[in-house]
Amino acid sequence: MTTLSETYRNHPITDHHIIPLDFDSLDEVPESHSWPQFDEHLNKIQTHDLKDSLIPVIDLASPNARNLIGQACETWGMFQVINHGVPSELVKKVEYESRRLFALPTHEKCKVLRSADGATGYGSARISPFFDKCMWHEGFTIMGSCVDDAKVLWPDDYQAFCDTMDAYQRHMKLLSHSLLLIILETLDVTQEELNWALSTQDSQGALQLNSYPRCPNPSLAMGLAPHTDSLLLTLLNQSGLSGLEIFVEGSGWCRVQPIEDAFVVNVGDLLHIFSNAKFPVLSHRALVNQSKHRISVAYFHGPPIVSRVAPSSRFQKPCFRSLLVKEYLILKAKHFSRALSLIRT
Ligand SMILES: O=C(O)CCC(=O)C(=O)O
Ligand SMILES: [Fe+2]
Repeated sequence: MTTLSETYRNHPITDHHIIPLDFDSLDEVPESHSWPQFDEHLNKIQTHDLKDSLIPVIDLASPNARNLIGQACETWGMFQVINHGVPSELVKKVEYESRRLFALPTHEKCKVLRSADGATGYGSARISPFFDKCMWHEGFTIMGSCVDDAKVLWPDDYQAFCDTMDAYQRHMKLLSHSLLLIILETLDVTQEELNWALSTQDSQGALQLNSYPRCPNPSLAMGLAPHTDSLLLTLLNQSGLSGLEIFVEGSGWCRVQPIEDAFVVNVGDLLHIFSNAKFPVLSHRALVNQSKHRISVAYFHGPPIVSRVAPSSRFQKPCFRSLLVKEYLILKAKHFSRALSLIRT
């Protein structure tokens, strides 16, 4: 087992958790997608006096970027980055191609349905089995080449989709590397540890296209339920429409407003472990919209799956035990939000 796909292959989820609804055909939110309004726990939808979050916006070209990134990781585990060098035409093309995919009729999209033990293709969120209610969401996951699926969807017109997604993954990988390097330098880690986190060979990346169709009653629906991302770092493009919210202790759910040409960068579980919890990992969710179909594009970046993850050796009192990256992903696939507490020392 050496890849993310293989890890998921060994942890199948049931078929009924994979097939999204034909959302456009609905004029009300069905019971299956109607979330409790006053749940005591994190799943509550109602956001009275929703605040905008104060997570910092960092200009990567500014001389102070490094300090600001280090501070943002410690304070929030999240920041937005501008002037990152990814061409905005490419980002727009990714949104255009994603919309082209999700606009296909359901029976077409289901031709590339992710299998129960698969990692890539069309389907509901992987976290679906952990919730009683279904999400107002459909997704498409890409790891490397997406040519097989794209040929099924558009036998005579798949090239633009593939070229766009390939180019975007290359840019995301480079940007993730530069950001990780900056972040790890602020932690003062050893060269060996830097090599681990930055190894381009066998590093894992996954591109997740998220679609949140228009919803007749957004106050009942959940786009993507609260979760933390599992790998080291996530780079998210909100395509200009708000929906992303973070859970801030003492404040509750706060919206992360989209900023033109910015990526939201957040610490994932593996970086939280490596930083010995110095960098928090934020629970986040996505809500939906009554009049607009929202697209978001997440790139998840991780180290080689067969490598070990543990708190950096610079921490004298590690608060997590060491384990293989793939072992952690298996724990997460089985226990979801309890995975981190299961490896606490
Ligand atoms: O759509 C969003 O804003 C959030 C997406 C997300 O959290 C994810 O794909 O892991
Ligand atoms: Fe996420």
